[in-house]
Amino acid sequence: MSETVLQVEHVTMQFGGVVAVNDLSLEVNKGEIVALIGPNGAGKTTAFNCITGVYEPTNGRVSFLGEPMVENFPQGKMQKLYAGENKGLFTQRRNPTPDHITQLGIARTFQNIRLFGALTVFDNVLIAKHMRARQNFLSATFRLNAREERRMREEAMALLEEQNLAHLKDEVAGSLPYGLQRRLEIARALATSPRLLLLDEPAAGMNPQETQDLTDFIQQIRKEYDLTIFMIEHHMDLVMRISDRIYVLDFGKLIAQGTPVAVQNDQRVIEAYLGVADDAED
Ligand SMILES: Nc1ncnc2c1ncn2[C@@H]1O[C@H](COP(=O)(O)OP(=O)(O)OP(=O)(O)O)[C@@H](O)[C@H]1O
Repeated sequence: MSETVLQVEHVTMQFGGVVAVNDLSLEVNKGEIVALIGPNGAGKTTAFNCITGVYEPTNGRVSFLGEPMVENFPQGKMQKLYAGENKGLFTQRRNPTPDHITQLGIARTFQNIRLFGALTVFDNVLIAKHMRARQNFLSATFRLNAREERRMREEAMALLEEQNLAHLKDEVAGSLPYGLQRRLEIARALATSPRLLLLDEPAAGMNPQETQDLTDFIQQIRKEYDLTIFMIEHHMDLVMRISDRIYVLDFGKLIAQGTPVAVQNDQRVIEAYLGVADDAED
C-alpha cells in the first residue's frame, strides 16, 4: 500500500464571514505529483497556507507522514461566526510555525517569487540550508560551528551544480531572467531537503517553451530527490501532462478529484471553468 505523505482532513479556513476553504479533505501519496486546480479565488493558495503554517485553519487537521501536524477547531469569536462544516470533530490545537514545518520536511515556492533579490544565487541557497539546519541566531551569526558551515556551503554548491545554476552563483538573484528565478526558487526549496514539495503556480508568467522545460524539470527532480509534489497550477497543459491525480476546488469546496482524463471530462469542472472563462485564461 502506498504511504500517505500529506493528509488534509476537513480543513476549513474562514476570514470573518468569508469561508475561503470549506471542509477540504485530500491525500497526497509518496512519489505522486498531485495538482490542486480551480478558478481564481477558489481557495487554492489559502489551502496551501493552511498546510504550511502561514494560516491557522479555523477547523480541521493536516497530517504529515502519518503524524498530526496542524490542527484546530473554532475558537474565540469563531465559535459563533463559524459557517463551515464538521464543527466539533476536532478538539486539539496544533499550530507550528512555517519554519518548523520546513524543518519537518515540507518546502514551498510561492505564486509571487520570494527570493532574496539583492543577494547572490549562492547565498539564496545557503540561507535555505541554514533554515533546515536548526541553527540558532548566535551560531549562525558568529559561525560557531565552522565545520557545519563548510558542509552547508559545499552542499549548496553541489545543489547549484546539479541544477545547472552553478555558473550563476555570484549573480544577484533579482537580476536573473524570470524563468531562472523560478528555477532558483525551486533549487532553494530543494536545499531544505524536503520530502514534500509544494509548488504554487510554478509556471506563472512562463512562455510555452519555458513551461515545457518546467514540466521536464519537475519530473526530473521528483525522481532525483525522491520527492512527492503537490502543485497549484493554471496552465492546464502542464497539469494534464504531469499530474498523477488532480483535485478541483470551486468556492472553497472540493468539486472533483481523479485522474487528468476523469477530471477533464467532469461536468462540474467544465461548468466551474466556463462560469469564469474570462478569468481562467491565463
Ligand atoms: N487574508 C485574507 N483575508 C480575507 N480574505 C482572504 C484572505 N486570503 C484569501 N482570502 C479570500 O479567500 C478566497 C480564496 O482566495 P485564494 O487566494 O486562496 O484563491 P486561489 O484559488 O488561490 O486564487 P488564485 O487562483 O487567483 O490565486 C478569496 O475570496 C480571497 O479573497
